[in-house]
Amino acid sequence: MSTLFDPAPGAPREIAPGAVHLPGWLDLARQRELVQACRGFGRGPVPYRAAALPGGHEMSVQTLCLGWHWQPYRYTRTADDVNGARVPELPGWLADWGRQAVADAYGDPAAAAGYRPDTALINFYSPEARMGMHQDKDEHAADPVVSLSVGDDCLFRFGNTETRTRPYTDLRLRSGDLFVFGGPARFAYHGVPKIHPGTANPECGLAGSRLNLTLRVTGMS
Ligand SMILES: O=C(O)CCC(=O)C(=O)O
Ligand SMILES: [Fe+2]
Repeated sequence: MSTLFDPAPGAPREIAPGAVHLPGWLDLARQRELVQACRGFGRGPVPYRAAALPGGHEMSVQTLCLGWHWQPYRYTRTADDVNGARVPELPGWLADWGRQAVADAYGDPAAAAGYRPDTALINFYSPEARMGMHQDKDEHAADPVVSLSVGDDCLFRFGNTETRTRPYTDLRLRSGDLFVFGGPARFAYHGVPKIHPGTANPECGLAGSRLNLTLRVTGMS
């Protein structure tokens, strides 16, 4: 049963063709489950780290990868910019969540059945952390990206495939929200200009930060 503190999921909203926001897709129990799992992944073999950009600046988010290790701007099996260890496999339950997410976002269970994510990027945002406008384009496949958020709300900016500037849509991603972008939106620029500190329901299992996990298909073997 949903309560004031665990509201029923909101109606899906199409932000752009192929980009769908499903508010409250994860209930509080699942949010806690995800937080716990992500804490566990951080115990190794590869820890969370701020990835270094080619210019030398470090990203403000702390990132850990499953399945394939991402560093700006490529995927490898081993975390060569961290400790050289091989990253763990993507757990089957996360791939299952991904298939369900695609089914719910597009209302097309048959298409979703073929969704086989093979990597997850997990980002922890402190209150000051941000992510500049970028495309997720290091994958060699055009399957949708599935994004799950837990913890503090953020301002999420979803733009277009041509430029990192307008036109874009600003929306608030809250704890438990799902955002899926595929089809014509798959290579749209997007970013996180702001975290809203202290907005999380403590029952989500995360206080003082925001967790975002994206599932992707790398198209690599
Ligand atoms: O934190 C988010 O909501 C977006 C994360 C993202 O764009 C990425 O990891 O590539
Ligand atoms: Fe991204």
